[in-house]
Amino acid sequence: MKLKEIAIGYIEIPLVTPFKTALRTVNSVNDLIVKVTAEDGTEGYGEAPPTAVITGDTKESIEAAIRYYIAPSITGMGLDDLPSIMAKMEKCLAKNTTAKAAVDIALYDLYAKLQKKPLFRLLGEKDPSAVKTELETDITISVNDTDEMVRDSVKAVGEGFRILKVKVGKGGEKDVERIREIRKAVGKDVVIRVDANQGWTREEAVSTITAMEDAGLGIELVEQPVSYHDFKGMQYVTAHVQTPILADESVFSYEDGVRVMEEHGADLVNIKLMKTGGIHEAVKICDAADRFGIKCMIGCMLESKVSVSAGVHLAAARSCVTMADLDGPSLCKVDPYEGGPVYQGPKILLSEDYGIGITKVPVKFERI
Ligand SMILES: C[C@H](N)C(=O)N[C@@H](CCC(=O)O)C(=O)O
Ligand SMILES: [Mg+2]
Repeated sequence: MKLKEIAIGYIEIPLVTPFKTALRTVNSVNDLIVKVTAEDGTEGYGEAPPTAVITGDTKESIEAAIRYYIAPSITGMGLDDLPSIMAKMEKCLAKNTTAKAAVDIALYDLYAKLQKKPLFRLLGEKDPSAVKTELETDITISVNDTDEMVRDSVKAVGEGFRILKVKVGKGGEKDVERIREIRKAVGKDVVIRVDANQGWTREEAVSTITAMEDAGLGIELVEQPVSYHDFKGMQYVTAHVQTPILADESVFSYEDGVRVMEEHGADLVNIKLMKTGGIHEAVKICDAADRFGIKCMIGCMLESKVSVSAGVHLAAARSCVTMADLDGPSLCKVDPYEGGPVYQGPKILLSEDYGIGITKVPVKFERI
């Protein structure tokens, strides 16, 4: 069965509240959607969020990468040999991981549908006993004034969330105050993970995290304390604090992941499909994590349910994945799609539907 055609379209979904990190503020999801179609008419879907401050990928660059490089390279290839398609896609242009991820996800969705299997069963075939059918996601608390963050945290806990991913990285001392007040308001049973999105220097990171430790704030982990290219800084922070450090922006590829694991650039790794260029590379990082005995998070950018569903399937399939930051759909005001994993507050339930499970995507597609 051959890949007959690739089509693209756009979706815009407003957010419940503005999403604010140390790197950016966004009010809506504005993503490109990819549809791939097999010769027999079976379709697969993928999604590309332009997260320029992290991946370097813009709406324009994603569309150009798919239209002028990826689609002409892989259309017409045999769908029974996914690794060959992925190798061709990898070779047709460097970087552009978001465009590659959207096409990779659509192809895995299509492939699993042709195999008549849910994607998580397919990805979990190496160790079916480790496969999960339910996950728990955290929810992001945007970085704002302390009072607003406390209100947002209390609201999230009231909605049933038990794990908060609190955005910081906007002034070390202020960050300690933010976490202190949130902890006071939500009590000791709520898990608090902190994401600095590269907002601290290495010295500031160590003093801020140490202050949180000394104050007994019970932080589960700190994500990406320093700049993505400051590998020595990541090693320094990891070695000088008790709290586990999670590498996010420092790990895009398999090679990045192995370097962090081998050279102790962090204790944990956040795998995101938009950084790896899709599932095929993410699986390799999971294999490395199994070898090194490192636990991973599957995270997402600010994305909606098409690509986040692919992250859900991967998280469910692999035992090294013990943390899910797959809250994109929870941050959106509406869910415009049909099908896919079911979100019930923090719970994500997988079904036996084929592929990633998304059945309806309300987008006007242009065949390219
Ligand atoms: C949405 C998710 N919880 C998240 O915080 N993801 C990123 C930031 C992504 C973005 O800016 O779109 C992260 O840093 O973990
Ligand atoms: Mg992060």
